[in-house]
Amino acid sequence: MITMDDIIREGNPTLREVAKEVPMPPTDEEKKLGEEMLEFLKNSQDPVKAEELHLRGGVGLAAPQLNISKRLIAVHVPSNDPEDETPILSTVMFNPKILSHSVQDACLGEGEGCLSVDREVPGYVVRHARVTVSYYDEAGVKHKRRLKNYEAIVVQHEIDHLNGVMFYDHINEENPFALKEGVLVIE
Ligand SMILES: O=CN(O)CCNC(=O)c1cccc(Cl)c1Cl
Ligand code: NI
Repeated sequence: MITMDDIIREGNPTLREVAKEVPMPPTDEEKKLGEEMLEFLKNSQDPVKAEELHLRGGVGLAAPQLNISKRLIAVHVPSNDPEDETPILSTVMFNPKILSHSVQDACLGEGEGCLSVDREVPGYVVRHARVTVSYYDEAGVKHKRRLKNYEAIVVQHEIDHLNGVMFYDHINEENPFALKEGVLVIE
């Protein structure tokens, strides 16, 4: 089972590498890794398990954060409605790729955090408001999906990890809360 001890932190060069494509279909080992990444996210969002396992909460995870430089991410974005058990997006993506994106940009009003970054980095992380992504599932089946709002932001954060990009690379150094005209702020 994945715990915080398995997650590498800033300074580890793997976080700045461009990860390698996963040949399709994924091997049993790669499929197991994807499942363990998704399980980690669910555990991290479960108050009892997170406490027990000392997990920081996460809605996404990328294989490079486990020092595995492969293009594999997991996302588990719960519904905004606490009554609704069905997550907005819960999946493992092999070789995810942004095929197209909106002209409009967006950012989370509360900024972003990262399990590989043991510090707060305040500021707006400006990303695409909407993206169309392709990816392969653990059976090697190709999917194409349009994403918007929070889930679009999370998937971009994860794909960034596959390209050696950290969320704070997007923050305006001069004025971390500067916003251009038309940028959607997601609360
Ligand atoms: O790469 C994944 N992590 O570092 C897991 C921890 N961060 C988050 O869950 C997180 C938090 C806020 C905004 C975004 Cl977009 C994300 Cl992704
Ligand atoms: Ni991260």
